[in-house]
Amino acid sequence: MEIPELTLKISNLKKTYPGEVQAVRGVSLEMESQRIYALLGPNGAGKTTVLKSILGFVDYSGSVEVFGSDVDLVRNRLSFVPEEKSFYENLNVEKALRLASKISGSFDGKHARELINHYKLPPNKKIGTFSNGMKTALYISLALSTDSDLYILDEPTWGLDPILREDTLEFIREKVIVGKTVLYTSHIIPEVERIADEFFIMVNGRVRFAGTIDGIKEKYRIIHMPLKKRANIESKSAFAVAEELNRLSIIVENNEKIEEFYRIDDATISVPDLEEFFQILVRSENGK
Ligand SMILES: Nc1ncnc2c1ncn2[C@@H]1O[C@H](COP(=O)(O)OP(=O)(O)OP(=O)(O)O)[C@@H](O)[C@H]1O
Repeated sequence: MEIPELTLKISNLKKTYPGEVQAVRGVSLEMESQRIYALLGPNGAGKTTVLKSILGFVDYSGSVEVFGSDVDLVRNRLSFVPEEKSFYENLNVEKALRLASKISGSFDGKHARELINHYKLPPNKKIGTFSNGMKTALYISLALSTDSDLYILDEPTWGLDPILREDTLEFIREKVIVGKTVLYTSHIIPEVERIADEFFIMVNGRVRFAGTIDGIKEKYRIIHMPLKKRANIESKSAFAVAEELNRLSIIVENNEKIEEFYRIDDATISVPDLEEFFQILVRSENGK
């Protein structure tokens, strides 16, 4: 079996936009080859800014190494789907295909046509008139038809219907089977849960969790209790605490300290799934 390569190493990445908007506040993460990584987070968490930093599209502080180098030296090993899918507005599919083959030597026009047919994109209609889902389909067709080692996909299923979304996940999966690495963002947790090997959950410009679903299930427990019991947890260590309607939801580490929570009346303890873990983590940060 091939030894995984370190695809990406980000250390203490920070990005402040004009107007003192601190979009990314010290992100460090690593990615190995042959895996799908999902970058999750609520709106405005800083996900797109991290992807743009990796691609060298914005300036930042901290360091980003792609395949051990500056991104400019390995750009031919990367493909991406941007968040803003409006680059080809004035072209039709035929012209976009011609442009893509001029931009990248590793672009496979035949494969792109197969994907475009699969998505049933009209060849001669102006791309500016496409629906959101059609634009996504075009971008994903172009990105996945370029032979790269790292695919950076910002919401690659945005606007797609459930059937095409499923097909797209399959196309992405195929990349990893042949040894590539994928970093992608999505707001659809069940989708992410099925396809991604590892997750980064970003909230307010920071990565609050990095790991696998099995890691979440092993390392954490979720405790629900009535709101009025809040005083019972003030002195106890919790990873995240969120008020949800009339109850308190808490994420705690699954270690000997959890016994303190067993002693609270009306508290229930369960193994988290990704959706619940994500919800509590994000609500907890929003409540700070
Ligand atoms: N060009 C810009 N100028 C100023 N602020 C910006 C710019 N781009 C992003 N921001 C701000 O930076 C923060 C992070 O934005 P970013 O787009 O990275 O978040 P995101 O997690 O991708 O959000 P979403 O899920 O909504 O796409 C937000 O507060 C956003 O308003």
